[in-house]
Amino acid sequence: MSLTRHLTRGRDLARTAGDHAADMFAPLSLIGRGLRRHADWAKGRWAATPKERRGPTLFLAAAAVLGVFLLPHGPLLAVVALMASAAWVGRDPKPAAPPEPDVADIKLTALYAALTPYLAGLDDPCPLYGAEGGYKDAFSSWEFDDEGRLAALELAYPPYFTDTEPAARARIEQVVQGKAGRSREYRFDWDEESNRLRVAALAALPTDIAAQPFVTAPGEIVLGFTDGQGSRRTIPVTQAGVTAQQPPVVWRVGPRSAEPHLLALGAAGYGTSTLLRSVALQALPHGDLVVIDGAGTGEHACLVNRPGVHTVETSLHGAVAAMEWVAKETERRLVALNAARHHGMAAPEDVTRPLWLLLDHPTELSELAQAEGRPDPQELLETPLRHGRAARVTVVFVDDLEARDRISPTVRSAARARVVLGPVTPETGSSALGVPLDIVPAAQTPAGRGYARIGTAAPVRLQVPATVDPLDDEAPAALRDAVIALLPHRDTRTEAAAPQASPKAAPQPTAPAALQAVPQNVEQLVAVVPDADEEARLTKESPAVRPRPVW
Ligand SMILES: Nc1ncnc2c1ncn2[C@@H]1O[C@H](COP(=O)(O)OP(=O)(O)OP(=O)(O)O)[C@@H](O)[C@H]1O
Repeated sequence: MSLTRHLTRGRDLARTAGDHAADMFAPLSLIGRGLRRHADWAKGRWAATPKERRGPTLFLAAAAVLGVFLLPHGPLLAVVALMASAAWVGRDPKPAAPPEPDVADIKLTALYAALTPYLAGLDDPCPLYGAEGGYKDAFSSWEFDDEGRLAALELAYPPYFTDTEPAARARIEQVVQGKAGRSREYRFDWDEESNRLRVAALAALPTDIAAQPFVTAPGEIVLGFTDGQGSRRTIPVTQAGVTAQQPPVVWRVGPRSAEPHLLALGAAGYGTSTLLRSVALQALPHGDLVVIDGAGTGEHACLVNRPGVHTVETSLHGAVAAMEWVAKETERRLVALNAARHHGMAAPEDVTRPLWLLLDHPTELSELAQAEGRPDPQELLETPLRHGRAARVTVVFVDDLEARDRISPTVRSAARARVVLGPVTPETGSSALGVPLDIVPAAQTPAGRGYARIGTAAPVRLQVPATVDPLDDEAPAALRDAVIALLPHRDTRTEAAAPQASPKAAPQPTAPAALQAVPQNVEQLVAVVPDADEEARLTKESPAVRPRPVW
């Protein structure tokens, strides 16, 4: 007999013996399983019985056992009954618990199903997306965060999908955001060459950075803060009482800047005036301001009579006069600069000192002018916008998103630093920034949240520092005090405004004695200013910010 046959026979014998043993011990294992289930049941009942009822229950059980013991043949009958019941209960092996559903599996399947109507091809013989397919056919990688939310996804789409059309892209982005959660922002990176889409959920930007002196070089304005991807540097900021490093969105102004003017649009109430105030506070230590408050809400009243602030205008008449002056001042500076260059001399200080024209909701003045049959004040911006870079004149134009069609083409073409605040749609985002936005905003947008695009760079996320109106009673006192601490005062000013640069008769604001002391908080601010100039009373109740008669 060969070795193989011996082995085969041995295996058959072992199998037969195993089968016999299983048959023999089957009743025992059946009863054992039943007894185990009885024990589990008893344990469960005991655990579920309230503590105060456990004593009586134990007593009753002991009495029953004693009763059975005392019965004739009682113990035998009890054992037989227990075995029979155990055999009955243990007759079926315990059904295996259904496996826990995989959350990732469910979510990705749902997303795949939702994308299928948009990405399936009817005539495609082997479609990436189809009723028969699964998400693993199209999704190459995915990541979920600790809370089980989709954090990153890479998917392939068919070559016939019109990925160059913004509307087609927007549909896909909407579906992905809908399935992955609308409470977060998502970046969509369309790789048109390889028909792949990478989706990344973006962490929320901090909203607790208040106005404060930022560590920047002269000529740099911090528009706000972004994420690590949006900025190549970080600056120290005080945030919630501690110093943290945050990546800023920096806008460089001045003669070497390729983006010398800013156009910021925003949904109503989302912080365009706040952004303007933040820019003003950063510009004031190094330059002079002319502020036009087109909406006339008095939101920039805190700047009235500050050193370096030529005027804060709220009326059409005053605004036109101020803008005319800025246009003439730009021309004067250009002539002086040319003369200095011609003679090989350094330019005088009064033509190199930065001058800022800050316009808040100027399209409202345009409408007013149109109603009165007067020329659009925006026409007066032509010279500062076209020649401002050389003349160190910077224009900041902030307005409502709804008013974007009333903004003149000159402003649109010259203001190459762009900001959009508030909830944006693909259409409004692209119209405000000049390029389609590859980020889909979250459903809820806090005030001051938006996107910035400096020149031809890609748009970045932006959170404007909380720079509240110090005269807004509803704003938190700490935020108002932070703004007051940044407002300049005559005694803290290091550089005096150049007398030649001031408009007609150079009427510098005459600060009252009360203003010589630096107000430390809101109460002091409100208390000191009205005495100085009854017309420029800084309260919300009488918001008319009367300009000083400088023209
Ligand atoms: N970055 C921010 N952080 C915190 N709060 C902000 C921020 N920006 C704006 N706010 C708050 O939102 C409200 C509206 O701000 P703001 O007046 O600047 O908006 P707006 O766009 O100019 O509004 P409107 O178009 O109505 O004039 C204010 O109460 C302001 O304090």
